[in-house]
Amino acid sequence: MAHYDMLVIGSGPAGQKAAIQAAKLGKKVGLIDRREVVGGVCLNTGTIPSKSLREAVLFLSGFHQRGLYGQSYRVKHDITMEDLTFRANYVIKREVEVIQNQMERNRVDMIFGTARFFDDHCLHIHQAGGPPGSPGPGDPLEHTADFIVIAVGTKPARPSHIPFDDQTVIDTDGLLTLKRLPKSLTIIGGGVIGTEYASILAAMGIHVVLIERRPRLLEFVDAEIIEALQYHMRSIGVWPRLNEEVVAIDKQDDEQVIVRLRSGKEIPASTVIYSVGRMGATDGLNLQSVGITPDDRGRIKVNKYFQTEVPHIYAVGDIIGFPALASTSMQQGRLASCHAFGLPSQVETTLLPYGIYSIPEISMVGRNEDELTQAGIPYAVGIARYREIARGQLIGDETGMLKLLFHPKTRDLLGVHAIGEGATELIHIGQAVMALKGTIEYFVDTVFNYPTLAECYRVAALDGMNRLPRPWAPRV
Ligand SMILES: Cc1cc2nc3c(=O)[nH]c(=O)nc-3n(C[C@H](O)[C@H](O)[C@H](O)COP(=O)(O)OP(=O)(O)OC[C@H]3O[C@@H](n4cnc5c(N)ncnc54)[C@H](O)[C@@H]3O)c2cc1C
Ligand SMILES: NC(=O)c1ccc[n+]([C@@H]2O[C@H](COP(=O)([O-])OP(=O)(O)OC[C@H]3O[C@@H](n4cnc5c(N)ncnc54)[C@H](O)[C@@H]3O)[C@@H](O)[C@H]2O)c1
Repeated sequence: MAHYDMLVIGSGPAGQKAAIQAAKLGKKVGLIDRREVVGGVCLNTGTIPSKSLREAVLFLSGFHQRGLYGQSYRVKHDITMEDLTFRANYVIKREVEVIQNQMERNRVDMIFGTARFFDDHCLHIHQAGGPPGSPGPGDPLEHTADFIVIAVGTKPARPSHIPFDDQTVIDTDGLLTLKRLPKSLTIIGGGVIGTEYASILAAMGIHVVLIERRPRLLEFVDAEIIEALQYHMRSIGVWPRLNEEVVAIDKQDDEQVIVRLRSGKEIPASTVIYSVGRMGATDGLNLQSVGITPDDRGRIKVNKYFQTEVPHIYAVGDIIGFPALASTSMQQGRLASCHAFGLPSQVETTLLPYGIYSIPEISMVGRNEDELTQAGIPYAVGIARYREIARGQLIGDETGMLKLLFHPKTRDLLGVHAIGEGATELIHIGQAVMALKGTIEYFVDTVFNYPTLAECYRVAALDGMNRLPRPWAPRV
């Protein structure tokens, strides 16, 4: 048994950053994870594997070069699952080394096992299957701490009426463990994960049907960007089925599953991915013993300092719900530790960038047209298309677009929305200008490297200014 200043449950992005921040303040920290490898969903089954898969598909399928060299251009024909997972495994291995090294350097104790509250300062850690020499089941480690951080993340929702068999009907974690690539695919749930995987697999030439019960994909994204995304996804072989409700999933044999929709459609595929959201991994934590009650999706409520109902117990990352991103989880972990140990800190929460790694990728910061209209804020629009930018031609992306929304009178930048290669990087320029309360005149007056995609900002700002109606048009 040991006593710590802080014990952190979960070594995903939220837990890692909470642990490191506390250690940097000279505190004794233990970081617990039930997997025998650090990194959480982010590194092992979610962000990094899905983004590695995307990079592998784009490279091996020669996707971005097809505009120049013809639609049949491929770097490799007959791409296999091993080709795709090779890259993911390589990146994961390197990232695990980086994280483990960071923990060692900062003297964070890594403790492998499943944590469970004994009381509000004490955790039992069950190490069944843990490292050699560890106690067996029923013989847990017992550690205490002044502060405890819950960063246990989420797992895919697996309702009992869905006939999962981890071969033909799988959840989103199951994709990377498939032995063979699906011949055809039905994805149920057009959220972020469903949309990303649909476009990535279609870019490989797999026929994909994407079923979403809402009238459009990703309702929080700017309508014009989503229209463009849906158009491009269709063109690479994704068939969106929107406004549809699944009534049954019938396994025919090991080769075919039929998804039946309320509208009468019957959709056959070799594989079905069920992708309708995630549940907080709070079961088994014995939270009721300390007076914390998760909601019906297993999520924990916190205040603005990430404190739960028990002030010395914090919760961070996906377990507290929206926005449930690796990027925001890291910040929350760091901020929780700062608060616990009295280090002043603050974060700009209204300007979160969002990056969705569909093909093409999309990204945004600030408000979209619908939100500005609902808020009664007047706005003007400026657009730059990649095909008018030399860098767009060089990289063979003629469909990309950057859209600026700005106040016609003050010229304040209100939102940036992008679709196309590099969109998730490009967005940070707009984010910085917004955070520093800049106007779009900054883009007009600034020299950008040539040829770069950043030039889109200048072109879009000029486009917006030129189209301003009087009395807002620039004076000559
Ligand atoms: C397919 C997919 C793609 C994604 N892509 C992106 C993206 O591109 N960009 C982005 O920003 N975000 C992305 N996300 C979201 C991102 O992965 C999560 O926001 C992030 O992983 C959350 O971090 P976390 O630290 O809260 O939890 P997690 O990463 O979920 O880690 C939680 C850890 O807690 C451990 N744990 C759970 N219970 C216990 C217990 N009782 N005892 C001990 N350990 C426990 C688990 O083993 C796990 O290691 C993606 C998610 C998925 C699923
Ligand atoms: N690039 C990124 O930042 C990224 C990538 C992947 C995942 N994530 C994170 O992971 C989280 C989980 O993503 P997700 O896609 O699993 O969940 P989600 O909640 O974003 O999407 C679920 C989707 O399924 C739909 N749906 C629900 N029930 C349905 C049904 N019966 N039939 C058809 N459609 C149905 C919903 O309308 C919704 O659009 C997200 O909140 C996101 O923050 C982020």
